[in-house]
This record gives sequence, C-alpha cells and structure tokens, in this order.
Amino acid sequence: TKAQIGLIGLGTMGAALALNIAEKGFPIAVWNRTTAVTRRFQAEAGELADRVIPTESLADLVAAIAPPRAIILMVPAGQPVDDQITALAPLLDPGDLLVDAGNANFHDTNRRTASDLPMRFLGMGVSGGEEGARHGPAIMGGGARADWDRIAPIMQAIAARAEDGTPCATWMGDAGAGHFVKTVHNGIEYADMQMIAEIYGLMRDGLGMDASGIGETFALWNEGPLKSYLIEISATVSRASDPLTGAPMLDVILDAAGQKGTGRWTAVEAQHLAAPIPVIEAAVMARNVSARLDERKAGEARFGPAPQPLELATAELEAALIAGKILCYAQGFAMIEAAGRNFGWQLDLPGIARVWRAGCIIRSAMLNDMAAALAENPARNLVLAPAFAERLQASIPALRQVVAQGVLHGHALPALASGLSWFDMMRTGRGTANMIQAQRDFFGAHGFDRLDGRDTHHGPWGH
Ligand SMILES: O=C(O)[C@H](O)[C@@H](O)[C@H](O)[C@H](O)COP(=O)(O)O
Repeated sequence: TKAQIGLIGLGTMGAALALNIAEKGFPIAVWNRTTAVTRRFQAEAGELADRVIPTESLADLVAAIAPPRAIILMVPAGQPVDDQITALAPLLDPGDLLVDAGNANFHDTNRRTASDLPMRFLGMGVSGGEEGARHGPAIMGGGARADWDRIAPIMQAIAARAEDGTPCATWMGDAGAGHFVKTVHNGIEYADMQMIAEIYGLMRDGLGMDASGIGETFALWNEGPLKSYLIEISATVSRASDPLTGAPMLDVILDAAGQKGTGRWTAVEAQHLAAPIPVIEAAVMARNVSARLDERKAGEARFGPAPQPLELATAELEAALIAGKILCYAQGFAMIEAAGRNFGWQLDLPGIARVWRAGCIIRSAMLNDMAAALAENPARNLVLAPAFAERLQASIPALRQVVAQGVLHGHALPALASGLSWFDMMRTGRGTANMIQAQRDFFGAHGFDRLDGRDTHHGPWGH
C-alpha cells in the first residue's frame, strides 16, 4: 500500500506527529537524515508499525506516497527547510505539497510561498509540545486555501478537540499567516510563563512559601478562572522532587531561561506594526536578563539582596494573575488584528481563540470566553468587551496592590507591572505624549497637532 502522507524529520515533535497520524488510520511514509533514527522509530512504532513506511532515501520516500503527495517537514527553522526544498525539488511533481510544520519565522514562509517553487507549499504552526504532537496538538495552517483543504482531513483527525468537540486545526490565511499566528501564540506563552514565574517569586521570596506549598496553590488555582495547561504544569513542577538530592526540583534548577526565538520575533514584529505588547516584550526582556547570571550576582553584591518579605493574600496573587492574563491576551489579539490589516490576511480572531482552546501550550478555560467576546466584536480591544471589562474591574485592584507591594519590597515584576502601566495608559483620555510632541518639535521641528485643531503645528521656540 502507498502512504497517504509523508514526514521528514523524526525528532521529538516529528516522531510524535507521525505516530499520531498513523494512529488515526493514515498510512505514513517517513524519512530522517540519520537512517539509524528511522530504524529506531520503526522498531518503537509497535502496533502502529504496519501503518508506517520507513524509507532510507528521499527518492524512496517520494515513491512510497500516493500522488498527489503531501509531505510534512519537521526540521529546524531556517536554512534546513530551504535545504529540504532544494533536495526534494527534482523528485516532486508540481502538484505535490510540502508542509513546513516547524517553528518557522513567518517572513521565511511568506518568501517561500511567494517564490516560484516547483511544488506547492504550506506553512503550518503546530503547538502542544511532544505530548500534544502525539495525542492532539493545535494546528494553525497558512498558504493557499486549496492546499490546506487537501490535508485538512488528516490535520483535523490528529488535532486536539475542544470541549465542544471541535478539532483545533484551522486555516489562518495565505502565505505565512499560520506561522505568524503560531509565533504570537509563543509570544503569549512567554508572557503567561513569565507572569506565573513572577507570582511564584512573590510566594517564594515575599511570602516565604516552600515549593510544595506553592504547588498546592497553583493546583487550587487550576480549579478556578486560571484553569490552564501552564498553571497545571506549574503545580506539577513545583511539587516535584529532585531524584538526585531529594530537594524540591525547582530549587535545583538554574534560573537562566533559554529561548529559541519565537518570543523575540513576536516582539520585533509588534514594533514594526506599532502594536503595543508590553507584557510579551517584558517576558522576552526577562529571559535576556535571567541569562546574565554573573551580572546579576554582581548587582546583588553591590546593591544588596532584592526581594524582601511582604504581606499579600494568595487570593490577591490569583486575582493579579487573572488581570495580567487578560491584559496580555488583549495585547496579543490586538497585534494579530493589526497584522491582518498590514499583511492583508483575513485573520479570524474568535477562530484563533477557538483553536487555542485545546492541544496548545496556552490552552485554558479563559480562551473559551475570549472567543465569545471576540466574536461579539473582533475589532474592539478585548479589555473593552463587557465580560472582560467586568473581570478587569474586579481584578485590577489586586494587580495594583501586588505590583505596588512587590515594587516597594524589591521584587522584579516586569510583566505584571508593564501590563498594569499599559492598562493605565489605555484608560487615560488625556495622556502625556503632548510633552513628547513639544520636545520633538523643539529639537527637530517634527511638528504636532493642536487640541483645538487649528492649522499651526509648531511651537514658539524662538530658534
Ligand atoms: O507551542 C509549542 O508547542 C511550544 O511553544 C513549542 O513551539 C516550543 O516548545 C517552543 O519553541 C519553546 O520556545 P522557547 O524554546 O523559545 O522557549
């Protein structure tokens, strides 16, 4: 039998995705640069082995798939994708389809879908880590609609299901729209994780709680409005013990965060779009600072220990996190809306929120309500949606208290604090940018508009 689809790259995500596809009944042909990996994959495929066709050359892979072919690329972003396109070009027919399912920079996907490739090309964001890829990820497709429709039955079969049974696999738009939405997903993931880490710091250094107590608290919050995959795993990692020392696992992990780029890309793109996403930017900044261990040690030695004990109720911390989350997602969705206008993509904001309800790393109960609020009016900022304005009204006082107490006692809260500042700017009809306009006009004659609309645009600076 011929395979219905192919997959190149049997790394963690690729192997998991291939097994998921086979398990859902689609014979799949696989190839990996290192043949030993392919053989091990076949050996470990178990009862699914009869639906997996291992191949040891690209030509064999192509021959094993029924035309018109679809081949998923699960290789590192950047040059490896271009190398695979070049290597496959002489082997594929014009109607064959390549699907880049890695964490590509959407500008690369824009370039690839716009260039005259000798095959069809889709850029597809896949979220959920290894577990998600194996049992149900969230999938964000981008490229020609007709190409997506060709693989949609397989993608919807393998995808996670939301509570209402809807598969979390959708076409987002042309060109790099799928990878763009996945990138912003990751930016929000960074921000969610950073806000949780800031709250963890307040519990550890402010309230003197131990890891297991912190774990209990996160587990409790996972029963409430913050119910989500990231809160769930934060409870799990907080309760875990180090098999080597018996100490709480969190207490043996070095506090220097890694990053592979998607958060940075989100921040950079937001600047190009003039879309304010301060919570995500703060999360990227915090990863950059966390990596400067020696400098931080020197800073602590020179300026003394930073976080001091403080008094806050854990209920206030929960409410502060709820407020921070709403502000962060409002910024993320507004950025997506701006990108849709900028790139000419019909990005369906409520549809995006619905795809993020299950399978992906940021999956949460709150995304259900966000989808409903965005469906009411996708052009309106989420903080102004009645349901979320009410939640903010109720939780902002706690965020203000937590940020104020945290800052007063030397706790670093870049994500929570920048979210609060953005909120205060968003609710200030008469801000302070008039001072900036005056300064710009003073030193560079850049001009300004007057409140009264009169047609003079420069100040009486006398020079
Ligand atoms: O949605 C997902 O499944 C994850 O986001 C996945 O894409 C990956 O784990 C990130 O790349 C982590 O990003 P960093 O390594 O930059 O934290």
